[in-house]
Amino acid sequence: MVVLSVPAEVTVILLDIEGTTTPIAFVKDILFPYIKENVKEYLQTHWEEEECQEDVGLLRRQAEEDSHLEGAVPIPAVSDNGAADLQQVIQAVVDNVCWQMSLDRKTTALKQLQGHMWRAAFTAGRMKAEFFEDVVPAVRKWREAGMKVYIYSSGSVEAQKLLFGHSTEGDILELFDGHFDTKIGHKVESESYRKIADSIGCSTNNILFLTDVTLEASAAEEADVHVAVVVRPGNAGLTDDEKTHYSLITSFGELDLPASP
Ligand SMILES: CSCCC(=O)C(=O)COP(=O)(O)O
Ligand SMILES: [Mg+2]
Repeated sequence: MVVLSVPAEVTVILLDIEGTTTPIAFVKDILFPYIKENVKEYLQTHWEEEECQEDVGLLRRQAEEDSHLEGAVPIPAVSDNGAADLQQVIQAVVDNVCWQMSLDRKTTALKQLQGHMWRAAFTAGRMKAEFFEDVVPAVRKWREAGMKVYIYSSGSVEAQKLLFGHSTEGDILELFDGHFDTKIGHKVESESYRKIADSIGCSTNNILFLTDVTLEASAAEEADVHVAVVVRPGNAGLTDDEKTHYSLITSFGELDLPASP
């Protein structure tokens, strides 16, 4: 087995979800289709609720920001015209969500609505999150060795908690010291990693970030975070340059932690 020695200064392991702890197939074949199949009914059922109106408000503001993009779908406000008009607005929200998802956009607005929609499926036990088999044993081992373990995903913190709270391995939320999402910044921006370090109360070089996406790895590296790129079945391929530049692991079990002082 190839082993990657974790630098002695690392005290925090920061984990991506999709393609790192969890197969991309689970996200693309289970989580995302659930949204596409249920978004219209969800909006019709929950429209009057404050949470739903907040989600639609965020999506509408995002749609305004996106108006210059090809294929962008605007979301009009509901006028006084009554039910027919409401159905048109709901359809616009559905089309906007489907358009964003067709581009796999990671906007906070989309991710917030998705998290709220998954709540019913996870809490009713209709959906259980999947992790690669090395994930849970490795995280337990890291914690026993004194590491702090955090999650940083584009999925909303609420969605992350649903995922780790309702998995094929049971409720494993207690294994994590905290969660970050795009509210702290996007994963391809270095500033996000500086803010995460500030929020944890450590230096960026105390963090080791594990991700499948080299744009994220590059942003973290620019902020002086240690990174390893996780190669999992179903992940996007890497170029030869990326394979040379980054430390690669295929299992969390390949990380060799520094001996405790
Ligand atoms: C609870 S995470 C759901 C997956 C998701 O929506 C997503 O965008 C995953 O992005 P990641 O940053 O974890 O690769
Ligand atoms: Mg990922």
